[in-house]
Formats: sequence, C-alpha cells, structure tokens
Amino acid sequence: MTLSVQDVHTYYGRSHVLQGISLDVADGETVALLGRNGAGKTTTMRSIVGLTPARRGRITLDGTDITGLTTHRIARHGIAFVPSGRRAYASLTVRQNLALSIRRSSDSGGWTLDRVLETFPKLQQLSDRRAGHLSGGEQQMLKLGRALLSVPRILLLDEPTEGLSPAIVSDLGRWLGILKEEKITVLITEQNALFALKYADRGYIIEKGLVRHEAPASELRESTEIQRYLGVAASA
Ligand SMILES: Nc1ncnc2c1ncn2[C@@H]1O[C@H](COP(=O)(O)OP(=O)(O)OP(=O)(O)O)[C@@H](O)[C@H]1O
Repeated sequence: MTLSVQDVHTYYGRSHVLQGISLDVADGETVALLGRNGAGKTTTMRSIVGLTPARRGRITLDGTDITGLTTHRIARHGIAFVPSGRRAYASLTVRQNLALSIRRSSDSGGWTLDRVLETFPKLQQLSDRRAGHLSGGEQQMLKLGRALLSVPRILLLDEPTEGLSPAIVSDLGRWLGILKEEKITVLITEQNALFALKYADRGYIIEKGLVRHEAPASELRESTEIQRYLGVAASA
C-alpha cells in the first residue's frame, strides 16, 4: 500500500492554501507532517480524504486515483481520518460508539470490537460511559478505536495531542507504539514535533502549503535548526 500525494493544490475560496504538496506514505510506515501554525497540515489531510477537495494534483492509493472521490468513497478505500477535537456521538456510550464503526465486511482486518477493547483496556473500563462525559484523552482513545474498527489501510491522525495533559500525551504515545508494532500505516500531524518524531520513520516539514524538507525522523530529531524553526519545546 502506498499513499501518494502529487502536486496537490487546495483552496479555501480564493485563498490558495496548498500550493503543490507532494508526499508519500509506504506500507507500514509512520510519517510525520510538521510545520508551524497555518502551514497547511490539516488541509493536507482534509484534501486526502476529500473534505476540502484538491483543485489540482493527484492523490493515489496503490496507484488507484482517489482524487475527486467523495469522502465516503475515500473511506471505503481504507483511509481513516481521525480529526482533532471531540467528535464522538456524545449521547451514546463508548461501546455504542464503537459498535457504529464496525465495518460490515468479511474482511475485518483482524480489528474486532473485542480486540480493540483488549488493546485499549481503558476503553473496556469506560464502555458504558457516555462519550460526552469522557476526558479529552479518553475521547482520543475512542476515536482511535473507532478508526481501527473501520479496517484502515492507513490512519490519518490530525494533532492527536492537542489539548491533552502531559500524562495523557504519554498514554497516547503508548498507543502509537502499539500501532507501530501492529504495522499500521500512519500519517500524523503534530504541533508537538518531538512527540511525533519519536514514533515516525520519516517526516515532512511544510511551510505555506509546500513541502520544504523531507528527512528520516532520526535526522529531524537531531537537527537543532529544524527544532528552532518549528519552535519545538525541549521536552516532549
Ligand atoms: N475553513 C477555512 N477557511 C479559510 N481558510 C482556512 C480554513 N481553514 C484553514 N484555513 C487557512 O488555511 C491555512 C492552513 O491551515 P491548516 O489548518 O491546514 O494549517 P495547519 O498547518 O494545520 O495549522 P494548525 O496547526 O494551526 O491547525 C491557514 O492559513 C488557515 O488560516
């Protein structure tokens, strides 16, 4: 599986936000998409999943052109988008939220409800709690569980640490470690660059809607220049 974004241009009205983004994510890789506020990270993800469709360029999954498809059809190709913020059905319980995401298909990809609850025991403990009563970190875990149940070929995680306390961020790190062990392909955007680079294999730095730099995560982790540019806090 390879997700390939080639020379994508995306607009909000007249505002030309993505000005020719190109990137690739290969099977089993974790790739970080980094950049300052407003660089276009979220818009890149929204373009991939068709929420803010690309006006020019091509997005392919294993060579199949998915540019211009509806968000629903793109999801059926196996791209799961986990947006930042709280997006669960607040009045439903955790278990009901998860049940809604179970893909009715013979190809479960191994991610059954039981397996998700085993992998994230906290979700099991919370299974009767209404989603609206969960903390920010618990909501993140629920969104991740739901995304896995949709049998993704690739997970797009948009700023998963946003608004979370340091303790919850370290929980989230453990979940990312699990995704990596499971060889799940991940594209992750983060303001917290060092957090993402801990788990990523490679990273792209984007600026004003263009890729400015691409390098192995180890190199980006070491580069004080990059860290200064991103305004990275020393502790992550
Ligand atoms: N709905 C919208 N309408 C108009 N402009 C928008 C909209 N959403 C984002 N933008 C603009 O597009 C640019 C890229 O935003 P985007 O959210 O993709 O950046 P980002 O890199 O994810 O930054 P952040 O980390 O701050 O979310 C910004 O200049 C932003 O102001």
